[in-house]
Amino acid sequence: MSTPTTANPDLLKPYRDTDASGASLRQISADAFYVVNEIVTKRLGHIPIFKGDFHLLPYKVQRFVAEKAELCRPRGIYICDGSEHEAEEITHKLVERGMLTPLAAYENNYLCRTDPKDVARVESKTWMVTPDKYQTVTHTPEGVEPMMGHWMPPTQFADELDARFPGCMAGRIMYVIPFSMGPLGGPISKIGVQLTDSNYVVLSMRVMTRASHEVLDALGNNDFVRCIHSVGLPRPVRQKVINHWPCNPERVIIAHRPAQREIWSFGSGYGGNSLLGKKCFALRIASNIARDEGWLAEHMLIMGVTRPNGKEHFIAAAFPSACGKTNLAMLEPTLPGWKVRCVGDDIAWMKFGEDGRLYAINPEAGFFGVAPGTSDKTNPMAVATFQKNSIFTNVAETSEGRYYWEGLEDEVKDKNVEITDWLGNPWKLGDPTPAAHPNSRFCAPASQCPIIHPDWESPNGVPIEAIIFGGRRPEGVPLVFETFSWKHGIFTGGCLKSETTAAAEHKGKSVMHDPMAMRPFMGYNFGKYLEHWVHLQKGNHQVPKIYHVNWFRKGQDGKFLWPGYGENIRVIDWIIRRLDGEENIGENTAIGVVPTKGSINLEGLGVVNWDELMSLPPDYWKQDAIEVRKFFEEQVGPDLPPEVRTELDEQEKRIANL
Ligand SMILES: Nc1nc2c(ncn2[C@@H]2O[C@H](COP(=O)(O)OP(=O)(O)OP(=O)(O)O)[C@@H](O)[C@H]2O)c(=O)[nH]1
Ligand SMILES: O=C([O-])CC(=O)C(=O)O
Ligand SMILES: [Mn+2]
Repeated sequence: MSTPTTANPDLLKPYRDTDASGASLRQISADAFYVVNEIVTKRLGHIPIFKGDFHLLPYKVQRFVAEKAELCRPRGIYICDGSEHEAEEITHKLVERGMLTPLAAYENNYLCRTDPKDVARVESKTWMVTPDKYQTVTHTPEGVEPMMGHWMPPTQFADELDARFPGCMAGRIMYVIPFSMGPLGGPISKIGVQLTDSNYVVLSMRVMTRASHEVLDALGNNDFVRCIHSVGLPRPVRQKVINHWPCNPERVIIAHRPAQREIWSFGSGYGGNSLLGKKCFALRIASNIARDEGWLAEHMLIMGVTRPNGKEHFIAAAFPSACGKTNLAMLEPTLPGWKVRCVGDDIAWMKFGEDGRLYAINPEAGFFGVAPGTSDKTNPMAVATFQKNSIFTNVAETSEGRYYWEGLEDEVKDKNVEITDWLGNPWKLGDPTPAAHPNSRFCAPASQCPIIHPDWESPNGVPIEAIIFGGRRPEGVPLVFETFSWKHGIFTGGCLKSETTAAAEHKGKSVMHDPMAMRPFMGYNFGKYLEHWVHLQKGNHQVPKIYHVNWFRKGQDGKFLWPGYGENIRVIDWIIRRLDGEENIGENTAIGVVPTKGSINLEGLGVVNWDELMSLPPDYWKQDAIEVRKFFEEQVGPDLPPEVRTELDEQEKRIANL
């Protein structure tokens, strides 16, 4: 693709923080309004405003929009107000064009098929841009690629943007989406403005964030996180657009400038790449803010669990992508008398309160969940949530206007129903290819979840008593264990590994390190990140207890040893009894406190092979210890905080004695 030329060469520097005169583009005082007005008018030139009153935007937003419009050259600007009417208008247009298909069996549900080349996050093209490399990555030995964080120098970043953004919205509309992550005005909440030329993104951001006009009133003249997104296919389009889904897979770049609180995303319309409030802002940028301000931005669900005695406990849990967060967050307990309520299913922002407890908010307003495997049997609460006002991406569709994906086989009443797969081809039950893409997703408003917690929008959050780490570990790792201390818990989170899934572009199934379930979302040097966690244990802080779970251990027959889903309440029960100080239900092992035989309630479960599920095979763990040592030495090296190194040394000694 050639770079479109514009009259003013100064504009080919989209990343700059000062204008040609050297004046800062970020600091605008109210009395400088007339300057802004002049700049803005000049910059916008003849680009019309299709919707909204540009001059009612806060000055900094005006300047941001005008700047980026001048750079991207859209055919018009559309300022979103978040209203129902607006959503209807956009939806209607997309249905007319064929980009969205109404799923007639439900109320206001739509199917969207992407270009099959744009179906997941692209980790290899996601970057952090910092002046110093080691702000982003750890010091690894010569020849060892850092695994956490992906660094791009500012000079290269400038060239990459120059080669993509000028004129990239030609012939398209630039939507301006003001949004709040977290309840608007809340003490931990943060505001962003996303510019995008994708209307799918507009509709999805409405669901996933609090996108409304009030955000701008709350923002005033304060700073905000700047999000710039383009599908990267200016008109006229020279290549074929597949499924009405413009994208530019060869040229994808998702780049973050943490110091400037800025995100640039080009070439992909897919969830984690394009809904910039989610992974880019709420994890990569927010973890930087959190570090500066002394809190945590983590890839965690938040759940409230009420025991039969009426007492409620809040738990946060970090599992890598497609490893069970949404399912655990909405768990339907199989044990009588238990109640689970969902606060969040993917991201937690957590801050210690004055009372010393760790309070968590869910910065999002919707669920962007994995569709395959979601059914009335596995996750009835998610199913109830997406019966209306939801967008389904890359799922299959029945001739009755219903969604379909792997895992719904038993719920299809008419076995001869006609199905169209995610690629748009006819498909029959029993066909060898998957009907839905393995990373197909539902996007649904959290407020529709029947078990959404009444405090899910509490601006101050809910107090967390336990943090759980987990991943897909087919071998060796017991169903659950408790770590010995905050520091041992951090070390255990740092050792997290999981089998790769379809949530990103990795091919095949290999067990990869995914420390704290944050490998793809790490916003700064992983050693410093661990240090930040370690240092949170201070003063009156009541640090949560830390656990590790594994729903995915397999037996010799290759089948899961644990039934999972609603039965996971049995593990939560054990965890909560431990929180309550029950000692005789746990026994110390090399890696932590494992349930004593029979201490997990298995009543009514049928056959469960306890020994196979809970054992610590010495050979496995000795091998693992060597591998973990290598990981910390190579991947964290001199950045490893001494406290975590001590845990590594001690665990290694314990394992040697197995
Ligand atoms: N065997 C088994 N599978 C599970 C369990 N919980 C979830 N899964 C499956 O794992 C896949 C992903 O589950 P999710 O709950 O959507 O995972 P997630 O961590 O929220 O994923 P992201 O949205 O990518 O962050 C789905 O296909 C689920 O059916 C469980 O307890 N046991
Ligand atoms: O970011 C996405 O595309 C979806 C998601 O939640 C994840 O992968 O963890
Ligand atoms: Mn996720």
